Amino acid sequence: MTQHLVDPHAPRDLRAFIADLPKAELHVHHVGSASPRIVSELAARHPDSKVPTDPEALADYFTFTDFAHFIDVYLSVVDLIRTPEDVRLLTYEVARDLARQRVRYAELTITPFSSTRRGIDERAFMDAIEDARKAAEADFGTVLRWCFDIPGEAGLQAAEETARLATDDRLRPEGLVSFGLGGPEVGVERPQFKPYFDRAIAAGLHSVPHAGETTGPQTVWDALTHLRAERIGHGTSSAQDPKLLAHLAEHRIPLEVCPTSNIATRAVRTLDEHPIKEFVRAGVVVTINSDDPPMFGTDLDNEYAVASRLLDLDERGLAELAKNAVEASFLDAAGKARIAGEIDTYTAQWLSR
Ligand SMILES: O=C(O)c1cccc(C(=O)CC[C@H]2O[C@@H](n3cnc4c(=O)[nH]cnc43)[C@H](O)[C@@H]2O)c1
Ligand SMILES: [Zn+2]
Repeated sequence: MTQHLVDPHAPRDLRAFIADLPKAELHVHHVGSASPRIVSELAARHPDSKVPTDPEALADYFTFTDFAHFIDVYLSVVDLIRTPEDVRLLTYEVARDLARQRVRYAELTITPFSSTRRGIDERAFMDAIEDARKAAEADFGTVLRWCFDIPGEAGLQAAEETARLATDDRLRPEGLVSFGLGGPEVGVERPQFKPYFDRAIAAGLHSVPHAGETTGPQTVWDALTHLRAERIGHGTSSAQDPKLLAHLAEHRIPLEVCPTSNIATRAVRTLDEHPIKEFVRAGVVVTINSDDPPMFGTDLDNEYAVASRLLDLDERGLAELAKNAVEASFLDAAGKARIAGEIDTYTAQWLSR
């Protein structure tokens, strides 16, 4: 049974500070953010699915023995997203959940290949996410942008399809800012995807592949050298290579750290063993993210509480973490200044109480 991985050690008043702290999230997956309510509702529409409809049973279903098991469960939820209406509902409700946590800006990772290969029309898919993005900004004030990622295990056919959807001006959505690579890393060498990342970068997109989540530091090096990564998804194994840590710090290449995700997928054994402290000690820019929050029994607020404990942060330290994410984002300069200003104003008011 996946208990909500609330970190009981974080002081209660810091949790209150975190709850209303304006935040940006850079590493959070579209389908992976489907709330238990949404998943249950979609599962009820599709009785053929093995995904439970009962929230209690769903919590057990979201308990993973290893990363491969996580991907199997993840794909069973992907199978529930069958129509453009499902896509729009999911996207708008994910935005609602982000807004509830004072997430003012999020770069949501979407895997369009997984939906188009399951029969959703590509134009209808793009219209659905864009409709939801504009409605969410109007209704919740939360700004969404998209990262399109290649499910690497699906191979070069998936890479070609994802690069086409991301670079064809007749299809690419207005909110698209970056291009990624997700799924299992073992046996999915990063260099083979260079041509697709080159096309995406030439089309003005930023490179943000997962790397070093379930494989060693060489995968991170490959993401940097072959895929020209501007940020690294997870990068957990970077802590095994002091030269890599020094490179990340010197070139200010941020890591999208997802602490609870790494525990839930068994990539890291315990939170106290998570290398986030090593990253900070080496001067690497760290951003805090939830990855697939309902699946991992967490949310972004809880990830900030975990970070406050592991890094021994007070309100000012947490505000700096939040500003790291704003600065590492691909939002325009005016948007960055606005959210950074909100963080500073909120923190000053909190400390002056
Ligand atoms: O869609 C398919 O048909 C398909 C076929 C083979 C393999 C895949 C995938 O591997 C999809 C993986 C899916 O998982 C997403 N994701 C969510 N969280 C994470 C994470 O922490 N690490 C890596 N991948 C993650 C990813 O965005 C892919 O969409 C699909
Ligand atoms: Zn991820």
